[in-house]
Amino acid sequence: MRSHIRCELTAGQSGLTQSPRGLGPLLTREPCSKKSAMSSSLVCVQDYEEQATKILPRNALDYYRSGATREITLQENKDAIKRWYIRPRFLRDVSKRSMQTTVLGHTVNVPFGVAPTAMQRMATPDGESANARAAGKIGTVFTLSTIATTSIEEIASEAPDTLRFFQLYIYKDRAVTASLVKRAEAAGFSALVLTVDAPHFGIRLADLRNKFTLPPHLGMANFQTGDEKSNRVNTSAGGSGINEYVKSLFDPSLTWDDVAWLKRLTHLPIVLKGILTAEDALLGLKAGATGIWVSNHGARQVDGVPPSIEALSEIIKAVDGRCEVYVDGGFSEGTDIFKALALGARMVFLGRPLLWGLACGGEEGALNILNILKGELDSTMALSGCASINDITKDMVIRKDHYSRL
Ligand SMILES: Cc1cc2nc3c(=O)[nH]c(=O)nc-3n(C[C@H](O)[C@H](O)[C@H](O)COP(=O)(O)O)c2cc1C
Ligand SMILES: CCCCCCC(=O)C(=O)O
Repeated sequence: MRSHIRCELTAGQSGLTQSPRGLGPLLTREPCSKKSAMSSSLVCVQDYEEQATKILPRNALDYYRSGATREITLQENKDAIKRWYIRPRFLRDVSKRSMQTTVLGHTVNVPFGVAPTAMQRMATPDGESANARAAGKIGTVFTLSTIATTSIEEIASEAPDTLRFFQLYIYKDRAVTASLVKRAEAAGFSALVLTVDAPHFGIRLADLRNKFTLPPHLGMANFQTGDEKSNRVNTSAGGSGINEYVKSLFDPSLTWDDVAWLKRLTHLPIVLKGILTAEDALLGLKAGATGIWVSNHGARQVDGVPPSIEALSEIIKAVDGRCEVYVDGGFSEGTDIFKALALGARMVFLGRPLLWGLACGGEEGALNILNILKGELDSTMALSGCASINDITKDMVIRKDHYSRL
C-alpha cells in the first residue's frame, strides 16, 4: 500500500508542511514507528477541516470548500441537521451493537459511504485510490466521480475489494458516455449513480476569482491524456475552467427519456443523485431507478434550495419503501448520521469530510475520518438505546420547533 505521508525526523519543525512539489501536505514531525501526530491530535471532522484549510493550496481549497453564490444553502445544510434533536431511550440493552446494513443488496459495516467528489489528486498524490482503499478497509461503498483524477480501471486495480459505485455525467457525445458505462461494468463497479442536478454548472465565486484550472500535472483520468477537451480543465474565457468544461461537454438537454436510455444500456442498478422533490423522486421510480440519492450537490449548484435533511422526509414519504433512499449534504458527525437514519435514509454519504482527511493524511487521513464517524455513530447508538440500525426509528428524532409548541 502506498502512503503519501513521508516520515522525517526534522527537529524543531512543527507538524504539517506543504510538499515541495505542491502536491499535498507532508507530515514532518513524527517518526514512522510512532502513530502519527495527526491521528492523535485531529479527533473530529472539524479538526481535519481546520487543518486542511491551513495546508491546501488556495485553488484546491476554494474548489473543495465552495458552495454556490452566497453559500446560504451551504450553511443551511449544517444548521438544518442541528435543528433536529435526538430523543434517547434507555434501559434497552446496548451491550452488543452492530452498524451493519445493506446497500443495493451488498452488506456494509457502516450505514455511511463516500460520495463522489471530483479531482481528489489535488488533495493527495494518491487521490481517489487512497479514498477507495480507506472505504474498503472500513467496509463501505466508495463512489468514483466521472471527473476523477484516477481512472475507472486504476480504481478497480487499486481497490479491488472495495464496493464501488460509478458516478456518471452524461456527455453530449453519447458514445463517450456509453464507453464510460461499459468500462465501469467491465471493471466490476456495482451501480451507476446518475447525477441529475448538473445540466449547467453552479456559480462558485471563489473559482471564478481564482480562474480555476487543474494543476498541470493532473488530468481527468477517465479520458485520454492529450484529449485537451475532455482530459483537461483550462480557462480560455478567463473565468472558471470548470464552468467552461461543463458548458462545452455536458448535455444540458437531458430529460427522463435519457434515464430510460441509460437503463437500456446497462445491467447495473441506477441510482439518481441530486433529487430534492417528491415529484422527481416519483418520476425516478417510474423511470426504473433502484435508488434515490437526496442531495443538493453539497450546496454547489443553486443557492436557496432546501437543505438535504429537510428534503429527505418529503422524499421518504413519496417513495414509501419502493426503493432505497440515500442522503448527503453537511453531515460531519455521528449524531448527524443518526438523525438521517432515523428520518428514513438507508445510507448517508459524505463528500468534503473525506477531502479534508485526504489533504491531511492521504489514505490514513481518509480512514481516520471514517473511523471517527464510526466511533461517533456507535457512541450515539449506545447512548440512545439502539443496538442495531433497525432500532434507529423515526420517533428517535424531533424537530427543535416541537419544543416551542409544547
Ligand atoms: C469538491 C467537490 C466535488 C464534487 N464533485 C462531484 C462530482 O464529480 N459528481 C457529483 O455527482 N457530485 C459531486 N460533488 C457533490 C458530492 O457528491 C456530494 O453531493 C456533496 O459533497 C455532499 O456534501 P458534503 O460535501 O457536505 O458532504 C462534489 C462535491 C464537492 C465538495
Ligand atoms: C471540470 C468539471 C467538473 C464538474 C464536476 C465536479 C462537480 O460536480 C463539482 O461539484 O465540482
